[in-house]
Amino acid sequence: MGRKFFVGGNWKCNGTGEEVKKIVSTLNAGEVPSTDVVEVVVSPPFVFLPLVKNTLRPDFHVAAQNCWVKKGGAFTGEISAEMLVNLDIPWVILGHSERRLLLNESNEFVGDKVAYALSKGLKVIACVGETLEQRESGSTMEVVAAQTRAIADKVSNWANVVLAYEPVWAIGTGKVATPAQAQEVHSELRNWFQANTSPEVAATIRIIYGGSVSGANCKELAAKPDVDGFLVGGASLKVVIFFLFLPSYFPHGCWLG
Ligand SMILES: O=C(CO)COP(=O)(O)O
Repeated sequence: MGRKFFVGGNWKCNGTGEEVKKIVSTLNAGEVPSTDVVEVVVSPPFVFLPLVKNTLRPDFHVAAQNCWVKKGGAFTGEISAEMLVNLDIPWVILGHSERRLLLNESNEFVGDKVAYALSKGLKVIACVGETLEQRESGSTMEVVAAQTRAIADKVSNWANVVLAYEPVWAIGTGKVATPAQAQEVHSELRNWFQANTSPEVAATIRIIYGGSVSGANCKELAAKPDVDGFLVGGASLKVVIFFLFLPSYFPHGCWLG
């Protein structure tokens, strides 16, 4: 079985209640292909999770943007995996570079979070990616492998994980990775899974790309054999553009049967 194309919209820390309602109603009105060929997940800020969950079309799913590393308790400001499960939220994004870099989340901490969220039944979009400095010094693969290794140290079942390769230098900058650059890292990550987990994990894990994806560049990126979808930031708030990512599955051929 092939890897189902995955399109995630990460709304980050954006939106008012009114704006969110508008986005949801536009998403609900759009025509999309069957869930057999594409999986669509949108990730609003925590406070809008119930609203989105209760009003979004049933063929799209919802992700939280983070959750606490273990069971809830005296952790002011945090949201636990249990709470997300209680709200029936199926997905969570963990290890986004904005949290790694701005909030000092270490590789180990992210690994612990992924393991805990999975143990509670959540599905995880786990993010990895190098900074510009790391790319320029030639350590891209070393960095993303260490980030992935820290998850692999705690996780053996990857069935509910989507790995998002998001080069930091491409996030919100308009500087998208070229399709060749994305394919190179995705294919090396797949080789990493082959060497460090199992051939089955390597063949089935979805590795999606994020970083300045737009309607103009998504088709070429999606045509690469190891690009299994996108995690879209800014453009996911412009719903008309978000829909452009869905037919970008064409190049894989599966769309057309
Ligand atoms: O961080 C991202 C998705 O998680 C990408 O953001 P942009 O699409 O705005 O560059």
